[in-house]
This record gives sequence, C-alpha cells and structure tokens, in this order.
Amino acid sequence: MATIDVAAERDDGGDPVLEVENLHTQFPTDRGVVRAVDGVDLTIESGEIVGLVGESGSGKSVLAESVVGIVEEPGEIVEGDVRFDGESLLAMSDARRQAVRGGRISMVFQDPMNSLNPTLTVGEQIAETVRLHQDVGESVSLPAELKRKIVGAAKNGDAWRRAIEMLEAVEIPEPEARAADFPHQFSGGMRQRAMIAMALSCEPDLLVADEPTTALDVTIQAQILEELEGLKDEFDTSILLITHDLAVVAETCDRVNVMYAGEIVERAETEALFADPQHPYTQGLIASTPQLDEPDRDLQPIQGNVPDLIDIPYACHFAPRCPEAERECFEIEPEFRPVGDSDAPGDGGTHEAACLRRGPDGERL
Ligand SMILES: Nc1ncnc2c1ncn2[C@@H]1O[C@H](COP(=O)(O)OP(=O)(O)OP(=O)(O)O)[C@@H](O)[C@H]1O
Ligand code: NI
Repeated sequence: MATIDVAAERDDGGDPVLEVENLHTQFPTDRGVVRAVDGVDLTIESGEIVGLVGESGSGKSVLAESVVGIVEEPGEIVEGDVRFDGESLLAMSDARRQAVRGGRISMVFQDPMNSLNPTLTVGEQIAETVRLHQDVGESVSLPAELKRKIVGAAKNGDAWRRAIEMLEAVEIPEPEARAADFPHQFSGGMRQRAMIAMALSCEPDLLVADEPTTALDVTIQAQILEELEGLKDEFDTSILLITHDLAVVAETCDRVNVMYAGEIVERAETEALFADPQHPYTQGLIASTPQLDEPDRDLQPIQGNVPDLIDIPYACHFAPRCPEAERECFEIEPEFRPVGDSDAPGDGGTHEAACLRRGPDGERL
C-alpha cells in the first residue's frame, strides 16, 4: 500500500492543479444580488498558463478572488466548488485552507503599490514571505517534494539571501543594492517585478495574476510576460492570467477562457481560439481589438455594454448585444458543446462554446 501512495504522490504531471466547478459568487447590495460569478467551470492543469479574458465588469477579478479566498464581504461563494490538487478548498478546515492558500497559491494584482508595504524595503517584504512560508512548511503536512524545496531554501541561507535571489530571478538589476530600496524608489515595472518575486518566493503551485501588466507600457509589459513564462518553467508554477488584453493572451497562454457577464462562454487552446473563434462574443472581442499581424484592420466595437449583473432576465447573457440572437437565445440556457473544426491545429476536440447557434465542425445553427 505504501508504495502505491508514494507513486501516486510523485506521478502528478498533467493532473489539474485547480478545478473550479459550477462556482457562484454573489454580492448582496441595496439594489439586489450582484451575480458576479454565475456558474463557472474552469480547469488548470499542472504547468499550464491559462488565460481569462473579457470586458471590464464581466467578473474576472471576482472569480480570481474566489479562488484565492479574498472575496470582499458581504460577497460570498454561494454554490459550487474550488478544488486545489483534487481537494476542496471550501470543505477543508480553516487552518488547512489558510496554509494551502498561504503557501501554495499566490496572487499578483494590477497595482503593486496596493500590495507592497510602503514602510518596508522590498527585500524585507520578500524575506518576510520566505520566513512565513518556512513556518507553514513546518506546521502543516505538505507533499514531500514541496517540503524538500522548503528545507532546501532554508539551507541555502537566510531569508534575506533568498529574497535577493528572487529579485535576481525577475531580473532586477543590482538586486543586492535594490533589495534595500523602498517600493516608491522602484519604477512601475520594477515594482511589478518585485510583486512577482514576492508571489513566487513561496514557490506556489498556482499563481493567480490579475491584470499584472495593464498599468505598464507595452515594452515593459512584454518583458514581464516573457519572464512570467520563464519563471513558470523554473518554479514549476501553473498560472491563471487575467486580462482584458487579447494580445497578452495570444502571446502568453496555453489555453483561454472567455468570460462574459459572470459566465464562461468559450474555451479553447489559444491557437484554436484565435484561428477560429466561435462564440459571437469572442468574435466581437477579436474584431474590436487591434491585432499585431493586421494593425491597419478596421476595428468594430461590440455594440452596447456589459449588463448590470444584478438581474439578467435573459438566458444567454450576451443575447441583447448579439448580432445573431434569435428569440430562443433569450429563453433557452446555452450549454457548453464542442465547436469549430476538431481537426484544426491546437483543437483536439477541446474547443467548446456555450451558444445555441454554434455546433461542431464550424456549424452555424
Ligand atoms: N465588493 C463588491 N460589491 C458589490 N459588487 C461588486 C464587488 N466587487 C465586484 N462587484 C461587481 O461584480 C461584477 C464583476 O466585477 P469584476 O471586478 O470581477 O469584473 P472584471 O471582469 O474583473 O472587470 P475589470 O476588467 O474592470 O477588472 C461587477 O458588476 C462589479 O460591480
Ligand atoms: Ni478585474
């Protein structure tokens, strides 16, 4: 029996790190219940970068906050599950949940100034995270591999040295000198790198990055995304990358989930999504976004706005803005089904959309 357990523990390549199942997260307000996440399924396999895209107000950040456990009160998860490494985060004890979320899941936000402490040097903050993580490693039963890593880090020297290594890993020049700087002495791009260093310093299995480069100029953004990809390999971290920027997704992600008004409407390998977008919302998003390879193409904005998530009276949330909507779209809840050309590169039958008017093999219904 013991050998089976060990083998099962070691052989975890390709298993989902994160499984979000039928998740509903809501905020009660004076005006009614905001259904910010309204029945979302989403999976991240080990070693993947998975994108989550959609217009402002579609519920991306609330989904991320639900995964990381920082939904703002009185908001709460009212239905569904979030499983990490096969184990329900919602069902586990508070202590264990805190240990898992503190040690194995990290989050990076758009504005690092809100997450970095202005009164501590950057090095001190990263070192503190390293120390905290070492404590977690002692007090909780973690997989053997992770424990080895933690013990390794401790042996490597103190937390300060580890902090400098992390700053070096995210390519902060002169990391030893810069570790003694305060956050305001860093440029925007460097602060974002420092945030990523801090998030990765506990060697998480999952990094949730919510618009990590949106505030930065395009060149720095590209550099940081490239680094994120490198760090993913170096630290063996899976990444959920949230953005409203399709170009970022195209550059960085293995798979993409498109979110609209609290729901996922399409998911596919990145290549298949861009080569053959299926859901009218995804098609609208792509048509309204400048593409690197066709910078001169006319942009077609999607008509209308993301609806108020308080009371959506129609079955397909996109129906009122959809050029192809018919009466049934307002009445019948669309289920996910395979769409597009399953023989196309990168498809492999994993391209799915929730639209009554789409079927397999590029069928228009
Ligand atoms: N604390 C809160 N109280 C009430 N409603 C909230 C709260 N936080 C988020 N919402 C609502 O949930 C919905 C989804 O918001 P969310 O921030 O997740 O969107 P988003 O897709 O991340 O948008 P953006 O691209 O602008 O970041 C919005 O209607 C928002 O007003
Ligand atoms: Ni957001």
